[in-house]
Amino acid sequence: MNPILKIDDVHKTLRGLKVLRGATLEVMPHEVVGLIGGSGEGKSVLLKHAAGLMRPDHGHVYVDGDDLCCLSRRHKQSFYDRLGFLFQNGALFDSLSVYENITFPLREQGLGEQEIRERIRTVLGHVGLEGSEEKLPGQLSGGMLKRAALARALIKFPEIMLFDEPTTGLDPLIVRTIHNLIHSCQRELNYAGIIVTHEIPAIFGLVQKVAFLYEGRIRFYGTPEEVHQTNDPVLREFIDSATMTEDPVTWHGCLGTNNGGA
Ligand SMILES: Nc1ncnc2c1ncn2[C@@H]1O[C@H](COP(=O)(O)OP(=O)(O)OP(=O)(O)O)[C@@H](O)[C@H]1O
Repeated sequence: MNPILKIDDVHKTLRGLKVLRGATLEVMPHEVVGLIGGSGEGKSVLLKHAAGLMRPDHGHVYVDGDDLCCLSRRHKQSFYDRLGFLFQNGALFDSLSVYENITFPLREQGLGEQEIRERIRTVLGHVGLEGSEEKLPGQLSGGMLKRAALARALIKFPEIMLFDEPTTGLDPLIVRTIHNLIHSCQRELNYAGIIVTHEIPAIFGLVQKVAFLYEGRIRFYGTPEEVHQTNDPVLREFIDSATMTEDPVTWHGCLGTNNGGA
């Protein structure tokens, strides 16, 4: 099987800082990759390349084998129709209701009102926000805002989902709820994707693969089990410091919940 998304030897310098230095990562259809790494290592920058929001200085991003930077306008639009992006801050429009925010991407696609209504009912059901359609973002709690942003990212029934720290700033209970939602939506919609996160080890229960970004490259790529068993001292130290407060039961609980997701 060929990757749905391939980041190939991507280099990117921003304001003189070499952020990406040959990053390579493949995402297979229906597989979700957890992208981990230290703060400032370039995880969000890598995700923006995957979304076509940043162009590599060198290297390529391929979607179904097509180089993203060489797509015609029409093909780029059809790539965006297949893509859902959950931004770190949710990026909802303050003056638009939940309904208007979520349906925004569909209106750009020109779907009819009946289909829009059916889709919003499905997606609001997935994220548990039924009945909040008329509220403004300012009337929602942090967890509800994330759910609304997730609903907006899912409304096009994307084949590829990119999540940039979907649970940052939320309390542990809501983090678990959002993780469960991401997991159940993935099982339902079967998308492939990348989740940038600091939630270790919780992320290992959500993803099929883990990629560790270090010094501008993917230093490790493997299953959550392989992370657990790694002998790489740098990854080991990173994981150990991130899980210092977690007991081994939690670790094994996380590995146990990862059942393929696809
Ligand atoms: N648009 C930009 N212009 C200039 N520098 C940028 C830009 N975006 C990111 N950077 C820089 O690139 C580096 C990597 O940033 P990035 O946000 O990708 O890190 P990260 O791994 O996602 O970090 P964190 O986990 O803390 O969110 C940082 O030094 C950041 O300041």
